Amino acid sequence: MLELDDVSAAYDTTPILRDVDLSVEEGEIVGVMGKNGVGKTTLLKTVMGLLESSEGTIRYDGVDVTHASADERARAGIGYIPQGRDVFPKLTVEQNIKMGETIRSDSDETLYDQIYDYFPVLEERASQEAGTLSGGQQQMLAIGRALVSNPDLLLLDEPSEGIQPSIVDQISQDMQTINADLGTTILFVEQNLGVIREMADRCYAMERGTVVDELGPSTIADEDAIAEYLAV
Ligand SMILES: Nc1ncnc2c1ncn2[C@@H]1O[C@H](COP(=O)(O)OP(=O)(O)OP(=O)(O)O)[C@@H](O)[C@H]1O
Repeated sequence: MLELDDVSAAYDTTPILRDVDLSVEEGEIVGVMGKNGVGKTTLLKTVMGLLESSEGTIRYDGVDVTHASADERARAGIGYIPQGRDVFPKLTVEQNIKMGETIRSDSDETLYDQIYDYFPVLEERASQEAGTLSGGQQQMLAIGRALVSNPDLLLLDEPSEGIQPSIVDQISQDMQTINADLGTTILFVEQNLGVIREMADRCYAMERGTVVDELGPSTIADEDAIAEYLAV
């Protein structure tokens, strides 16, 4: 479904990603782990088209999207949940979700029911300003806003950041349920060992802007093996 072949990217003249090779099959939940500053967010921005790659090829659903805009990628079915959630604090919960609706024409009202089934707190607080929600609730809102555009591939940037552990567990389980129910493929980046072990079918490790290892289910289960890529 998604294939990166030798992808590099830079902020102005500062190279960040170097020769990244990575693939995600339809229906998978794939994690990318790595310490602070290795380039995880930059990777997701490059897949989303918010940062143009300087070299390499990005294919989505068999189509070369390397030079497609972020809008085009969103309309093709890629959803993005940025680090820090980026909800609109002065808009209500419902208005925030509606913002996601405009992206794709096959978004429909039944998706609201599904989102409210997954995250009942969003229905309870539908008319409340998003800025008044807790961090965990804002993360749920950001997920809901992305889901309402009916994405086929969801890019999720550090869902656990700044959220209390019990809610982190719940969100990890919710993402697995969404993956199973809706068939949404998920590529997420994380530093939280527990989230990686809970959510990922398979995982890539990044160091200094590039992918250095790929870990299957048995290695993900080995805490020491993945801690190596996360220890500060
Ligand atoms: N807009 C920017 N302009 C210039 N450099 C940037 C910009 N954003 C990030 N960087 C740099 O790019 C490198 C990779 O940052 P990135 O945010 O992708 O890492 P990360 O692995 O997601 O880290 P974190 O876990 O802290 O979010 C860092 O050295 C960072 O300082």
